[in-house]
Amino acid sequence: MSSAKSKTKVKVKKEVKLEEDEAIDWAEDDGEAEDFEELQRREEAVAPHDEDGAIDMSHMQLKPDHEVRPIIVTPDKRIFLETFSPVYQQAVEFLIAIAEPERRPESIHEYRMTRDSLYAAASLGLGADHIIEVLHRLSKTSIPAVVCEYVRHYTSRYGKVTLFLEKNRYFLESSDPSVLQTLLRDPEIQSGRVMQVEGEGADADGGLITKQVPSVDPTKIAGLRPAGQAKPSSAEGGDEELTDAAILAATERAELEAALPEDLRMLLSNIEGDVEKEDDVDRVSFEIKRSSVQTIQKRLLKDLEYPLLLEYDYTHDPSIPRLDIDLKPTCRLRPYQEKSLRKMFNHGRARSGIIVLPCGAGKTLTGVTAVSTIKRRAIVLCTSNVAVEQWRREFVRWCDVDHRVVRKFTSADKHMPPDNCILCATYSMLAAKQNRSVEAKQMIEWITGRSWGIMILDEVQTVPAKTFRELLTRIPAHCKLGLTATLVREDGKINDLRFMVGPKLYEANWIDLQEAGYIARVKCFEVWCPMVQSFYEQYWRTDSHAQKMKLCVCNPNKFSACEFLIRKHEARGDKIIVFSDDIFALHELATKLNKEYISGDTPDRQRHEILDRYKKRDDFRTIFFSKIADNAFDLPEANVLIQVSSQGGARRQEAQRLGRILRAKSNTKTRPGEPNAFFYSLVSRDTKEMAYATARQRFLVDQGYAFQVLTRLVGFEEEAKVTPFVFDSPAEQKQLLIKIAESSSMIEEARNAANAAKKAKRAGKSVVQRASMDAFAGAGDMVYEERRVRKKKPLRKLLFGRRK
Ligand SMILES: Nc1ncnc2c1ncn2[C@@H]1O[C@H](COP(=O)(O)OP(=O)(O)OP(=O)(O)O)[C@@H](O)[C@H]1O
Repeated sequence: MSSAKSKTKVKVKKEVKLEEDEAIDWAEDDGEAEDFEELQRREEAVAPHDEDGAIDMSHMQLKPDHEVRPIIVTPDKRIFLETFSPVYQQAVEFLIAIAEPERRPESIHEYRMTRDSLYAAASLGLGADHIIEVLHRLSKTSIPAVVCEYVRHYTSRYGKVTLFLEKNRYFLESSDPSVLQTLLRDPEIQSGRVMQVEGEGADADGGLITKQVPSVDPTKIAGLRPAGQAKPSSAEGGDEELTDAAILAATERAELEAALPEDLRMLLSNIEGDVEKEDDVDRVSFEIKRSSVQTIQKRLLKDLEYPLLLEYDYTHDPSIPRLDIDLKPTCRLRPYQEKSLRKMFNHGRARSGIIVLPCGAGKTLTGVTAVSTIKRRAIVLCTSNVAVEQWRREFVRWCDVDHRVVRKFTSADKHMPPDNCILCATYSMLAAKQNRSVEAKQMIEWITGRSWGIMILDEVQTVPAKTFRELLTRIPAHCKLGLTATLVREDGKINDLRFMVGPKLYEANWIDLQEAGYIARVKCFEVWCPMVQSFYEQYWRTDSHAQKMKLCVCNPNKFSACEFLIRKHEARGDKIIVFSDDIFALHELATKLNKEYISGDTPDRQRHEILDRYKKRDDFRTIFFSKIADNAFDLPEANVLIQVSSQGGARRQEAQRLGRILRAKSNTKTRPGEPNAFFYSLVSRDTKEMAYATARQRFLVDQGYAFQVLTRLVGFEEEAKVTPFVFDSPAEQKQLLIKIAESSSMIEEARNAANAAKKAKRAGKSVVQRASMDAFAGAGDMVYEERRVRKKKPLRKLLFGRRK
């Protein structure tokens, strides 16, 4: 990127080419609004430049001082950022506000501006002029006109109209009266409007209500310090001390920054420019009927291209009593937690939207702070009972709040909470419709019958699921905050969250937090384990996908690699987690290695007791988990993760598992810059697992993690000679193969039984069937139990049922 003429060739999936003689203006945008439709059309019409579908940008002129400017903006709205630039930090803050991060490898990050990302930017108060100006200053070249027009087009739409609840009445509001007048010309919106009676603030012209929105000191957000104020020193619970490496990097950056051109330095001190500029403006509004809210929201988003911003005027809401809750004075938010909350709170109002923080970065405290800022009745929805308990604990840990107010709604705790409360529950506890107890029904009626100040949606990527999505309308909440580390779904429904919850308000960068010491520095390995011959023969013989996968998972060479890694890391004094989705493999391996394991069937008390010992005792170094611990398990001590089996190519699972060892490591003896946590994914070589592993790693690779492939483990053979590994023994291997074959026939049996049960159910009969599993995998304590099998019940449950 440093030659006089840029030779950058950028691959694009969508084939786009810009001819030199195209009318698209490579010169600076002059602010004149060109016909956007025309630009779009021209852009779509252009052909690919070469057979690889790359855009030739060699005709783009570099600015003379391009070396100090960190980005390049391409005509297909992608932005490439140099991570080694002295202004990287400021640039990245700006780019995540206007574009979607796509790939973040070590040296160059790639972002893409989309309609949604620009809607989100505008919702944060970033105007087109400001965005174009900052892009221009940061860019090594001029900004393509098509990009400028794209920015103008979409930012002009979002944030113009706000939907807010005041005294439990819904209003559409704008600072621009002409926008509301335009909307009122639409018959659907007109019919959803509530006409004002005289004396309610309606002005003579058009019946719009005018009021001045007072500016609010943003530092009034609980726990937030005024921007620029020095960080407080470490206190109980706070952990603001940066690592030596981070301090060094910051010093180097400061020196480099001093050498920047004046315009860039001035701009960077105010990169979020007009975020707060809308203070003290007159706003006009009109009321809409509660029954029309959803229709209007949809109409505005899909047809009129005015997506609504949902805001909650929590400071002036007399409809919900104030909750007595404050962050403890000892609680210190981390900078990225503060930043994300600053995007959420503005002018004394709370915006609905999504905050994306890496696993282990402290989403819970971010949500807790949001609740303690709004100080109104709050509901937290999580994916598991473990998470429910964690949220309750964290509220009590970080806040001065009456403990009796923080309540759970779980199958074991259905006690009616006080009217003004913080309630933590699982999505499924609220969504399930069938076979509900009387108490559960009463509780759900109670929940849906009142307004909630804020609804926290933990692991928000689960919300678009068919069974959960209606919860968002059934539970009336003024403000919705979605939290996640992995804003991805394999079914493509992730975009539904934009209108179901709101725009993405903030997304932190995994590697940046790692560099600053807020999350662990993880080294990732993919260990290739050759298949044992007898297993490989069976692998090719069978047609059953399930059996093939079981053979890969239980490959004795993989089990031996796992045993070797456990030995090696236990000797180093590490704390190890082994994950296996396959319960059979989990049980087999843990039992043979004499280790404890926790799966979905481990009773709560036993689970807590095992976890407690693992956390506290030095001689308890390795624990095995099924997928139950994929998320929400807070195991700060764990620093090694070995993955034996996983769920196909699921990107999210891989990231969430990595999250188990991402908790910042306080007591490691490693030097700055060295890894202090290790992630091993064991893969059976030349099997389907290899493709799955690559697919699984995509999300983490896009976040900047690199997986090093290990085809052999150093010291493995020597170690085997001294103390042979359990599954190296041919007798053990044979035994294992027999068990797998038996388990496959059990799967067939279970499938047949499930089909029989389905038929019986259709015929209106109830089926109860039990089959002993003693013969299977030595699991004498497990039973195969099946009652009125439902359509998609996983085979794992069919096979193993509950422990007695
Ligand atoms: N500002 C802070 N100061 C001190 N500790 C913090 C802070 N924020 C978070 N933590 C701690 O970091 C750990 C991880 O936090 P948390 O469990 O909320 O992460 P998470 O983002 O929800 O992770 P996951 O997605 O993996 O569940 C917890 O032990 C939490 O108490």
